[in-house]
Parts: sequence; structure tokens; C-alpha cells
Amino acid sequence: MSPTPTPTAPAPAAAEDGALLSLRGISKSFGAVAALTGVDLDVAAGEVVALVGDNGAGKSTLVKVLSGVHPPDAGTITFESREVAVPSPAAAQQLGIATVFQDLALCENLNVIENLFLGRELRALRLDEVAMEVRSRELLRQLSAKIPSVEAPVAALSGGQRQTVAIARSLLGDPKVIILDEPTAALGVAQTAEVLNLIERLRERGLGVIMISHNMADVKAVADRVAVLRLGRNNGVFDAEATSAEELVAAITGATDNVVSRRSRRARPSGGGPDPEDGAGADAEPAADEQVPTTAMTKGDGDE
Ligand SMILES: Nc1ncnc2c1ncn2[C@@H]1O[C@H](COP(=O)(O)OP(=O)(O)OP(=O)(O)O)[C@@H](O)[C@H]1O
Repeated sequence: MSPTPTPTAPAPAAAEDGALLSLRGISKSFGAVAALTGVDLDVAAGEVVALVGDNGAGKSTLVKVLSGVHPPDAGTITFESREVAVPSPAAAQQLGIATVFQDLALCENLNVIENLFLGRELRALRLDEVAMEVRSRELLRQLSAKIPSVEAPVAALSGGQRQTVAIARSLLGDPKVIILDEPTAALGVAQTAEVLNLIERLRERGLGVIMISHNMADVKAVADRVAVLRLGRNNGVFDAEATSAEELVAAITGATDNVVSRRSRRARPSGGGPDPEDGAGADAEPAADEQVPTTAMTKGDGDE
């Protein structure tokens, strides 16, 4: 077991410099259930932040607050340096916050192009099918997506390819932040690799990515920072490279209580020089086997 991460300063009260999106003090209750209590979260442009936590930790609720599904009871959301409200999914979309929920919301009988443009068909005098096809091919090429044919019905695609189509569709709205709800859940090894590659492409495009995941190997493979929620509260923000899977699991399960703010030592395109905190553990090699037994991740109330 790796040593407990050294607690440093409490999570900052104000939006982190360079953050594209900052949540501060977000609370949300459902009746007597406090799903979120005073939660902070930051994501910068070109950064992947993994949001992890045990079942019922509040991850989905936080994502729903950000995507305009649930209004928060308290707290602030700052987007591109101004405080915003996200009263509806349409408002989130308008701001530039896209969410790909686990159900993906694809139409099985429609092909890839039709799914990509569902609800936002390009129209001149009539449906511009040529333009939609060209745009679809271009977008999927930019994402290095392995889709056999844009004319194939979505029903014929693998889980990884469907995830790719759902992510590509959300990019047509030109978002600045994209939230992925367990994008690799139930995928095999090759398909998971495909989706993780796609997330790298999103980072390269300068998007801020928030990824919910229960899989520590995926988190460590793709995230810059890892924000841990426990029982609806922050339990540390970790540098993904410098923190072992065991340390993350300890924070998730409550074996350690952390209010740790370690900024990523990976490149942050939005500026900011080297972080003095980044020295600690910066040369640590990831553990040889980062795959964490799912049993360690799923114990708890399991009521969801
Ligand atoms: N619509 C709702 N009505 C009542 N309680 C809710 C609602 N949504 C979430 N909760 C409760 O809020 C708490 C946080 O749930 P949430 O779904 O956000 O956790 P989670 O971290 O996403 O869990 P999981 O990994 O199992 O999806 C849980 O106790 C859950 O039962």
C-alpha cells in the first residue's frame, strides 16, 4: 500500500487561475438525502479531470447540476471567468457544456450521419445530406474514430463505436467542456483503448473534459487530475500520474481523509507556470498493475 498522500492546503475558495469551469460550494439535497455538500471542482481547457467515488458518492448528481438537470441548492458555477446559472439542459448547451450520459441516447435504426445530426440537421432549401456526410467524415477523421461506415446503422456498431458517435455528436454543438458519464463502462479492452484515445483527442482540441469512472486503470491512463467525492463531499484532488491506484481507492473508500489539492504536472494549455506542488512524487512510476478490483470500488450502499 502506498503512503497516504500528504495533505496540503484545503481546496481553494475562489476559482482556480486558468480554470475554464469552476464549481464552488455546490450543495444539493433530495429531501433528507444530502447528495452533495459544499463540493468544489475545477477543469481547465485541455485538461481531463476524472470524477471518482463510491456508489452514491454524488458523481451523477454533480454532473446533473452541471448539465442543467438539477438546480443546486447552494454554490456557484463559474464558466469562462463569469458566474453563470445552468437552469436547463438547453442553457448548458448554450454555454458550451455538453454531457454524454451513459445511455448515449442514440437511435439504433438510424445511421451514423443521421445520429450525429439528429435535431440539428443542416438545411439549405432542403436537407443538405451531402454537407452532413462531409462534416461527419471530417469530424470522425479528426477524432481518429474507427467507424467502418458513416452509413452503417448504429445498431451494427460496437459499444466503443457508439460511444464515439455520441461524443462526436456532442462536439457538433461546439462545446468547451464535455462531461462523459462512465464512457468505458461495459467495454472490452480494445474498445476501451479506442475511447481513451478519443478522450486524448478531446484534450488536444483544448476541451475541458470531466470523466466519471469507476476504473482506476482508465483514470490513470487518461486523466490529468482526479477529483474524489465521498459521501457527497470532496475527499481530495490528486495528480493522476503521481498518485497510485491504491491511494485513489483509499480516498474513495474513506481509508484516508484528504483535502488535497495537487495540480497536474502535465501541460496545461491555458497557461500558468510550473506548480511548486508538482515536485512531490513527480517521478513516481505508476504501479505495474493499476487495475483495481471492482469490488473495492462498489462496496457501499449500492442503492443506485
Ligand atoms: N433524484 C433523486 N432523488 C432522491 N435521491 C437521489 C436522487 N438522485 C440521487 N439521489 C441520492 O443522492 C445520493 C448521490 O447519488 P448519485 O447518483 O449522485 O451518486 P453516484 O456517485 O453517481 O453513484 P453511482 O456511482 O452509483 O451512480 C445517493 O444517496 C442517491 O440515492
